[in-house]
Amino acid sequence: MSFPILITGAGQRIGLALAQHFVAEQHDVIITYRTRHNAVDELAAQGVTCIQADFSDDESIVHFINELRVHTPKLRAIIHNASSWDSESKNDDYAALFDNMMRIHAKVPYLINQHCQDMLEHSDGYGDIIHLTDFVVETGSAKHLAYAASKAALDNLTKSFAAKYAPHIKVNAVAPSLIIFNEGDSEQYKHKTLQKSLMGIEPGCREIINAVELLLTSDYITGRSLAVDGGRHLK
Ligand SMILES: NC(=O)C1=CN([C@@H]2O[C@H](COP(=O)(O)OP(=O)(O)OC[C@H]3O[C@@H](n4cnc5c(N)ncnc54)[C@H](OP(=O)(O)O)[C@@H]3O)[C@@H](O)[C@H]2O)C=CC1
Ligand SMILES: Nc1nc2c(c(=O)[nH]1)N=C([C@H](O)[C@@H](O)CO)CN2
Repeated sequence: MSFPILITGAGQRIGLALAQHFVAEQHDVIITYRTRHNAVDELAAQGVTCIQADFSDDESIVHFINELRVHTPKLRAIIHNASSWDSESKNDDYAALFDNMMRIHAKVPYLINQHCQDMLEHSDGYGDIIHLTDFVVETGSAKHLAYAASKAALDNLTKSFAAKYAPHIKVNAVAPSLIIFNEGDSEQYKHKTLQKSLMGIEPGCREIINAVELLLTSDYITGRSLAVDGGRHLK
């Protein structure tokens, strides 16, 4: 018997692609979504358990954890994907920005991981926790300072939880650079961004799916971050 895979923030883009992949692989899937995009209705129609969760305060995180347990006693994996790519140029309430970045990227994974260890421990093989971080964990970001700091916190939690939860639960990170552009990105921005990596492409969600599958199928990788960044570190 295989237990469900939980993916946070899977109403769109990478999280949605991950959910669709595991559904296609005949896996049980539980997602959180904030906005009920049409894609969430489609996932629900395919049997995915879709839990609405806006992680905007501590209470909502605890409420989600309690609701999760109503749906399943055990989990195969937790993929912490939910994220807000906010920046100081878009939000000059720096205190709120910092708190929001730290909450969605570090506090939500921390609390869910802390409260769900027993769900990931079972006789059906390893449990896995996968954190979606970012290339900027290595470099910082002059344009997304609070975002980068919060992703660095998540990267550090990867190491801590790997040590705390071994050997029954593996904990790893996937650190992407450009995977998919956003609607509305200008041609100028796209050109500039594509120049930042050696490969110079917008690779698409399949790269993250492949990285996640590698980590799920490994019996040995833990406490590590898998860079999926087109060689950006060498530009
Ligand atoms: N796309 C890329 O090229 C890159 C992505 N990454 C990382 O990969 C992961 C997936 O990226 P991507 O698909 O672009 O992510 P998105 O920016 O599309 O965000 C994913 C989801 O997170 C949800 N979310 C945001 N804030 C909250 C909140 N407070 N509570 C609950 N849910 C929330 C959004 O909900 P809603 O639909 O309501 O907005 C959204 O559906 C992220 O962790 C991202 O940082 C890293 C580097 C590059
Ligand atoms: N939550 C999000 N995080 C990030 C996104 C995004 O769209 N949503 N996009 C990026 C960029 O692609 C960046 O890696 C390249 O400019 C980073 N994080």
